[in-house]
Amino acid sequence: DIQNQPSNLTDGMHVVVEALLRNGFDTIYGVVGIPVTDLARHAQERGIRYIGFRHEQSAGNAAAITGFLTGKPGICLTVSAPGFLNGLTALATATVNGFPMIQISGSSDRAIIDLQQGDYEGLDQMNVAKTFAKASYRINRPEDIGIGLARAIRAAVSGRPGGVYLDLTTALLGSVIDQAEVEKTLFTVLDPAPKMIPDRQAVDRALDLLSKARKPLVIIGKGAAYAQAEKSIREFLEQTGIPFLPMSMAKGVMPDDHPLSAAAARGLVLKNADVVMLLGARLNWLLAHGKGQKWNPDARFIQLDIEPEEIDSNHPIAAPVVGDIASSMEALLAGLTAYPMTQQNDWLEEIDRVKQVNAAKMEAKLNANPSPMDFFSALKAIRTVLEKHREVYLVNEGANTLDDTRNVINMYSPRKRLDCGTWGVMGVGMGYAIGAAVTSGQQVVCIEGDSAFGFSGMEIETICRYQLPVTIVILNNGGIYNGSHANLGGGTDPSPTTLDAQARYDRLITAFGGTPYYATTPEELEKALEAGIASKKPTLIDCAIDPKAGLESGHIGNLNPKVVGK
Ligand SMILES: Cc1ncc(Cn2c(C)c(CCOP(=O)(O)OP(=O)(O)O)sc2=O)c(N)n1
Ligand SMILES: Nc1ncnc2c1ncn2[C@@H]1O[C@H](COP(=O)(O)OP(=O)(O)O)[C@@H](O)[C@H]1O
Ligand SMILES: [Mg+2]
Repeated sequence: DIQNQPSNLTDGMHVVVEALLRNGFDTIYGVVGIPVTDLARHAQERGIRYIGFRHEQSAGNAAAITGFLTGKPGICLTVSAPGFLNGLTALATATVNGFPMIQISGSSDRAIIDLQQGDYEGLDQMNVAKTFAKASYRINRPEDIGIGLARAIRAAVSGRPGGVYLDLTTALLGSVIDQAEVEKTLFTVLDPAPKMIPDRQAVDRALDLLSKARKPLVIIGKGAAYAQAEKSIREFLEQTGIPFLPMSMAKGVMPDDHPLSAAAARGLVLKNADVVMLLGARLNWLLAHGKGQKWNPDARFIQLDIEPEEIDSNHPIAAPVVGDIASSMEALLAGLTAYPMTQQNDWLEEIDRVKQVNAAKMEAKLNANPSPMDFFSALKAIRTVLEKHREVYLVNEGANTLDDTRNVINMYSPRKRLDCGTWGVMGVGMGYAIGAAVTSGQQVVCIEGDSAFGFSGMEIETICRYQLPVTIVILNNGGIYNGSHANLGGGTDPSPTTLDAQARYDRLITAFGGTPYYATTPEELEKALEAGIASKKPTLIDCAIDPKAGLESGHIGNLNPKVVGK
């Protein structure tokens, strides 16, 4: 029960810590200050690990990725107004990605805020957060803390997971309450993410449609990765022999070298599949909304999703299966015998042929070995190392760095590839690396574009302060997309056009006691990456990439505005 109180009284801060402990929270990521510093101290006193960041956005990203990895919401703690706002980008990104997290921020005096009388760091945070979070609550009375946290936990993890904002006013944190009284209000939330069993008829309809397909395809999304349903997904695919396409953060739910992987024949399977089963994947921009020349216009869709409103969002769904992926996969497996598949073997042979051709093209790129290095010669060296360390977490962001790494580096187990997600957000890298390292204690390797790294780069001080097992590889081509703006037609931009004019990010980490490497050849890169992983210590490798390497916006330059009629 609540300790260290002189009398039978306690205060709001201690009650919040007790409520967190009752619900099994063992870590808080944050940046403290007025009015939450003592809240963090009390948490530490009671054995909760507090990880202090340099910017709230990275603390929020660490909380979000903790939610994705564990299924329990990560906790981010910030001060009011500016600290709250800095965390909001991570809260919004978590909500779009479907990662459960709770941002707890101190807030100012309601009386002054509501009359807009100008409080210290005054902002109506609960209402501001509503636009960006899955749910937003404020707790005003100490006796409501138990229920308030319960509501935040349930909102974060039930249904489609997301980011929740929990507003704790300064008055609440300083409020005094009788210990015995408040004990009665604290409890452990029961089954906050209950199974959502799909309707039997929906399952039969899906199996019937899939069994009649000549060229079926299963697309595995990060919702399936989050659901931790990899065992039943593998069983289903191997029993039916249906090819699959993993979305970026679902790589590893099935090993990328599995014979049923159609990733290297993505264009062929999207264009020709006649029945497509979406497993926790939205038909959003990442899949061209299920329309247009990328798709077979006659394709019919099966969709497994926990969010009923996702069905028909972009394309009519012929067989919706609303429920949690784990329960839905179990139901599909149980019903399979009644629906033998009629898929033709020539479909798999057709896919294999295209996979061979595309794999050969990729190997040619990887073996070109230009000097200075380009993305592919660097990624070949990285692949050589990571093939020997398949258990590491791989954090990845950038444009060319993101798109090329996704296609070159195979993943062999689920929830190990952590990247820019649905919004394509730059700046998630260091927060994700810290969240993954703190949550798992495992080695993390970050493959970062040099511009992407810059968004959260100051957190290498955090990584060094906590001596986390994180090795950062920066594919440094001297700027955004490709360093030399001469390629972009820019005349006067001072972007470096030669390697020795490029920034040397490796030198940054020496300021904080980390290990630096500068690699100008694949051999140097391979050795540095091996050493970084072996050290299990903070390491930063600046990998010098030709400033002329890369395409603007990587593989999605086509999303830029099209000027018509000019
Ligand atoms: C928060 C934020 N700001 C800006 C962008 C725009 N952007 C930016 C700024 C990128 C950086 C690309 O440069 P890089 O050095 O990280 O990668 P490559 O040079 O390897 O392409 S990728 C991209 O979409 C973004 N996606 N997210
Ligand atoms: N446990 C779960 N069971 C079923 N669906 C889930 C579960 N968790 C998340 N989802 C759904 O998974 C989908 C994930 O889609 P998305 O983030 O677009 O994945 P990707 O970008 O990998 O295609 C969301 O529509 C979400 O509602
Ligand atoms: Mg770059």
